Amino acid sequence: MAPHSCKGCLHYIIAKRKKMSELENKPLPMEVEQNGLQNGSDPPSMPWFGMDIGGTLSKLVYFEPKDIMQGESEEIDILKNIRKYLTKNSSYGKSGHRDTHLQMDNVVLRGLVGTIHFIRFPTSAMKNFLNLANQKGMAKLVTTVSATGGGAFKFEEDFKREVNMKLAKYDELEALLKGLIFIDKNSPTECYYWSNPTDDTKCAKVNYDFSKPYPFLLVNIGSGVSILSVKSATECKRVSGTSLGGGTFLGLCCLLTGCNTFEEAISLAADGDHTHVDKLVKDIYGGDYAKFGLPGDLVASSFGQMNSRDRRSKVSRQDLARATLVTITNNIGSIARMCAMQHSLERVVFIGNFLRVNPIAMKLLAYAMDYWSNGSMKALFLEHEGYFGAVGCLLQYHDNIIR
Ligand SMILES: Nc1ncnc2c1ncn2[C@@H]1O[C@H](COP(=O)(O)OP(=O)(O)OP(=O)(O)O)[C@@H](O)[C@H]1O
Ligand SMILES: CC(C)(CO)[C@@H](O)C(=O)NCCC(=O)O
Repeated sequence: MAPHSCKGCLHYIIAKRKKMSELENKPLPMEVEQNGLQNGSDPPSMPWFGMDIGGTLSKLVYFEPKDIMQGESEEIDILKNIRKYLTKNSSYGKSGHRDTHLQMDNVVLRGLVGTIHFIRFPTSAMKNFLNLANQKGMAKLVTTVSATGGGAFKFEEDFKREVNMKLAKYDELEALLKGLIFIDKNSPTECYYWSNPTDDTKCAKVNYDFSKPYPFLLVNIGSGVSILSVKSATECKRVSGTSLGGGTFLGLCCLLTGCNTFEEAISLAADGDHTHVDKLVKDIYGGDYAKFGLPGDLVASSFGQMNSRDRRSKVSRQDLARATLVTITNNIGSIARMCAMQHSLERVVFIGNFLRVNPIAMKLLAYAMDYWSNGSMKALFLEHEGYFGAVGCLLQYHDNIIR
């Protein structure tokens, strides 16, 4: 790209920062080196997005630079319009939402200071998203979007046909780890655990220092579940997975209760009692199964009471939603614990949008990890639970592309 002298332009600002940095003999902030802008290479043109197109939800992160919109040109007008549209609204069309509570200010990306915004919409509404991208003029500015998730493959042709955008595709698990490391570094209260998870009067979120994270087990609970053993920032292996994930919870809940949204499913579950649905150890033993350390209140058989017509006639929608949530969560906890044991890992980090507005599942996981490992394993959680893949894409700049 030819050298630019326009003062509002991104290339001008970065060149100026580099010059100043040379003069002061100081390195640029770490993130500049780490995030894909090697010396001498051009940054991607604005606006900067990262996308994770999942089986249920699409996540879009948008970097809003602090000082870039000067001068007058069609390009700058469109950039301003996009910025205004994305940052002044917190909902878009019928189903797009911006998670304002997750917004990250004063982040340095490729030498620029700015804000990262977090937006999600159902993947089933991809057509509407593409229409909107056309309407807002994005297609005029953005030639290539960094994208991950299965949808980066599935919708590649639609992006090309509908909005003439190319997708630079990245592996979803690599993007996940890149995004996680970046966010944790830039957000001091990102990582936490639940203390006293079984006692509602004492239970609390407690900040956890995750500055020395390795090694750890990463459990990504999306539509399905991927489990990764992470040894370092660059050493990560998918060691297991299960198809019984967030999509299963939502699908079964809709079938069993007639609800239609995740939020509705979670709110029903909050008012339900799973013991009306499940068969407990004490329903079978009359108490604990002491010889093998199985307490009477432990679920012996998920949904095990539902073979009885009488019991079925007495359960509520709330009970069914709660039992579904407990079943799926305990199963994931159990698989995660076995993986952690097998790979000798003590810290288990749970992420993914299944944990969104879902303290019941987080507390269950916290309790299960602690109880079944006799206190040797810890369940950790991250505030930006479902957005790491999209952030990983925002950081990558056309290296490691999957073709
Ligand atoms: N508003 C929502 N709409 C639908 N599902 C939601 C919503 N909020 C949370 N969820 C839960 O999050 C899950 C999807 O999580 P996430 O976005 O992390 O995965 P994904 O990327 O869609 O799936 P995968 O990675 O398996 O392709 C859903 O299955 C559901 O359990
Ligand atoms: C297929 C993916 C990786 C898509 O994100 C995810 O939904 C998943 O890990 N599912 C579980 C597949 C399995 O290991 O049984």
